Amino acid sequence: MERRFNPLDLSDNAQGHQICLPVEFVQALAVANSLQEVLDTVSQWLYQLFDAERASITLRDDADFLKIYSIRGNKAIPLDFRVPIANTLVGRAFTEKTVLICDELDKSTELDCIMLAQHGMQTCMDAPLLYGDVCLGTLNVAHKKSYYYSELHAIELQCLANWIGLNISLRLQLKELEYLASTDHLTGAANRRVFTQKIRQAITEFHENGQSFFFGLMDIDHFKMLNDQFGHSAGDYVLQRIVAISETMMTSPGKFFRIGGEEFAIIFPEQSEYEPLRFFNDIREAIALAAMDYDGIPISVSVSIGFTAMHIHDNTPESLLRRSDKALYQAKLAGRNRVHMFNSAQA
Ligand SMILES: Nc1nc2c(ncn2[C@@H]2O[C@H](COP(=O)(O)OP(=O)(O)OP(=O)(O)O)[C@@H](O)[C@H]2O)c(=O)[nH]1
Repeated sequence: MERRFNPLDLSDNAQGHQICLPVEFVQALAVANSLQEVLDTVSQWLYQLFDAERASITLRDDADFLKIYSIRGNKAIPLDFRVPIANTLVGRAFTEKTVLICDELDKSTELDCIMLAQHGMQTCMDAPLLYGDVCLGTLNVAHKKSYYYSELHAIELQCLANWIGLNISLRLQLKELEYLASTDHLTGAANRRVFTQKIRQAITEFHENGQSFFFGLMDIDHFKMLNDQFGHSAGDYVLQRIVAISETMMTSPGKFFRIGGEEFAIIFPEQSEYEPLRFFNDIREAIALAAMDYDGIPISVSVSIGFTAMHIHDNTPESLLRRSDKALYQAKLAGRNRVHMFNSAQA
C-alpha cells in the first residue's frame, strides 16, 4: 500500500504540533564545514530520530537522475548510485513534491522499492527537499517492519526537509559561486586566481618541508594565425582540446591552469620516477599528435613550453614566472613545438 501527503496539507494537519530536535543535531549542522558534512549530519540524525534501518539523502543529478549523497545504516542502494527519476518511488516524491510512504516494499514494482525489499526492508518514506518552488532532492528513511511510519512521522520528516532545504540550497549556491570564481568558463581549467593561490602554497610548502617542484609556462604556437585562418570559434575549440589533453596528462600531484588567453601554467612536484623534461615533453607531444577536427576541418596545433626548477631563494611567484617565461621565449626562438628548461646562461 502507498500513502501520499501533500506538504501543505501536512502543515495544516500539524497545527499546534511541535517538533523537538536534539541540541547536538542543531549544533552539528551549525558547525558543518561543507555540503557533504551537512548531508552526513542530517542522514545520521534521520537514522536515529526515525528509528530507521536506513536513512539517506538524494540530490538532483540531472534531468533524469537523483544521486545518493549520504547514507546511514543499510547500504541496499549504495552511495553515489544514480537513481532514475522514472519508475522509482523516490523519483515520484521528487517530481510530485509529495511525501510518499510505501508500506509493503516487497509488493512494489519500482526499482528503489525492489532494492530496499531485497535487503530486508518493508516500509520506506521519502520527503521532498523543498526550497521555494524548487525541489532539490529527497530525505529518505526505511524500516524493516511494514506499515511502520505514521502520518506524524510524515509531518516530522517534511518539517525537517523544509528546514534543511534552505541550508542545502545555500551550500549549493556557495559551491556554484566557488566553482565560477575558480574556473575558466571556456575550458573548465582552473583559472589565474586559483593559480596564484596554488603557486604561493607550493612555495610555502617548499620552504616548510622541502617538497620541491618545477614550474612550466605553456603557450600555443601561432595561435593568432590559427584564429585568423579558421575563425575565433575554431580557436576556442582548440583551447578546449588543449586543456582536455593536458589535464589527462597530469600525474596526480601535477596542477594545470589557464592563466591568460593562450597561456597555461603547470606545477609539477619533483618525483624521482618521472623526470620533468620528459613530463613536459610528453604533454607537448600529446598536443602535437592530437587529431583535432573542427566542423570537418582538420587542425594541427603545437605548443612551446618553458620551465624552471624551484630555487631556495624563490619567495614569490614572480621569479619563477620570469625564469619560465625566458625559457619559453627560447623555445619559441628555437622554432616552437619544443620544451626548454631555464638555463642561467640565458638569463
Ligand atoms: N579563439 C580565442 N583566441 C584567443 C583567446 N584568448 C586569446 N586569443 C588569441 O590568442 C592570440 C595570441 O596571439 P599572439 O600573442 O600574437 O601569439 P601567437 O600568434 O600564438 O604567436 P606565438 O606565441 O609567437 O607563437 C591572439 O590572436 C588572441 O586574440 C580565446 O579565448 N579564444
